[in-house]
Amino acid sequence: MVNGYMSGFGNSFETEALPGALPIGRNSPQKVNYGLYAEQLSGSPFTAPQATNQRSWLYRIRPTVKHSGRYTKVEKGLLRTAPAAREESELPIGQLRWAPIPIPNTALTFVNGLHTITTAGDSDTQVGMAAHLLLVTRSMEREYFFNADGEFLVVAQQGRLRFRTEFGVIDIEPGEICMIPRGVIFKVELLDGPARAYVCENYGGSFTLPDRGPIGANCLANPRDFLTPTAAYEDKEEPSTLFVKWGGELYRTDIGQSPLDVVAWHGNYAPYKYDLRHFSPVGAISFDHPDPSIFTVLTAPSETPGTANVDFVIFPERWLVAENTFRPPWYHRNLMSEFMGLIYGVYDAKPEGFVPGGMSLHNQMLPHGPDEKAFQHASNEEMKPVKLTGTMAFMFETRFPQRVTRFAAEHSALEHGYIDCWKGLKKHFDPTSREPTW
Ligand SMILES: O=C(O)Cc1cc(O)ccc1O
Ligand SMILES: [Fe+2]
Repeated sequence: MVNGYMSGFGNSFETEALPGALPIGRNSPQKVNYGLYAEQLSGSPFTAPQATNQRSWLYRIRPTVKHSGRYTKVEKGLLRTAPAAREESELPIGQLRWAPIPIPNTALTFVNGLHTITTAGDSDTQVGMAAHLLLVTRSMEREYFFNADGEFLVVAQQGRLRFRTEFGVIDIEPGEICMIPRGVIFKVELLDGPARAYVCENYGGSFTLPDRGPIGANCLANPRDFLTPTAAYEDKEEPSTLFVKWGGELYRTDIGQSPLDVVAWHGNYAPYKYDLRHFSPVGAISFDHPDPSIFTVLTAPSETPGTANVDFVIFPERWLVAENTFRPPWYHRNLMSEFMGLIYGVYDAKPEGFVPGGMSLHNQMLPHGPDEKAFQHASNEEMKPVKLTGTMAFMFETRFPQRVTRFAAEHSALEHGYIDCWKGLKKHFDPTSREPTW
């Protein structure tokens, strides 16, 4: 246990905030200690195979049915759910990039601060994802939220966030991520001023660790570095609001107390955090640039082996040592669609223009690669070891095309000149000279 967290990925955990609150050897005794209610939260079908079966038992002050009255539909603001964005904008296809969207002065919580940039697939059929930009200027007070449409992978970019959840408390800072499973009730508080984060909403099966194959039992994201909170509960009787994202709509229900009233829990369906700086990258130590899948932190598989519903991939600090190699990403076209963000530092394929807090979208089969400056540099640099320091970029990569919302398509941060970053790439072909002379 580390400061209120338990270490391990996908473990069966158990934790209690009061001694003896957890029933021993059974889930549902006739009466639970301390007068608690027993409740199961299922993140997979009851009948899912053992390896993907996810559920937890929660011992709480009230059953969740008491944290719910009648639901009223409310304005969903800029929140969109697949396939909704499909019809939303007339933006032609193209390689897209957005400058960092400034955090406004208006009151934005985790709920109305979700600005959907892309949606992919169809949430009703539990396939695909959405990429949201989260801008937060206000802590949630007597406000709670859960999402029935998918899990939230939150990638902090600016400012620290505190997630108070049914399962306990998670704090993250830029460089860290937090995963809130589908259905888990939580609220988000600011720890030091306004915050910006990228959010992947995964409509499919839960994110899990990728198989390492021949890499073996270690490196990449190691299971012990994932942290799940220990039980912490609120016993607060005060008028409160619970927001629910369900079927692409937003609802509210008024309740008379905090729903974060879980005194003890056990199981393998729970939120977690992970520090991306603990990722141990494996890469080329001789020549050639490997596929970015070697940097997969988490993958949400689909029914087709190797074809992820969504992969979460990072580009962390690392040494580049490959000999006689064009070291940045190669020029490429991809079946999968690539949404990227920069948490901090410089991304080697786009030394200028792609800045922390910005976003880019290289959709299904649309060509992309290093900009002209990066190409020039990488084609002529001395092949000595170079360390990429102080950098952390990431990619949400999905098998589905990503549809751009009207908000993102019409925002002034969209860089209409983005494709000019490849304008200066010259023709070097010379059939009479085998050795490049440029
Ligand atoms: O397009 C990108 O910048 C992301 C990316 C990085 C890389 O090293 C290889 C392929 C790829 O799509
Ligand atoms: Fe790419």
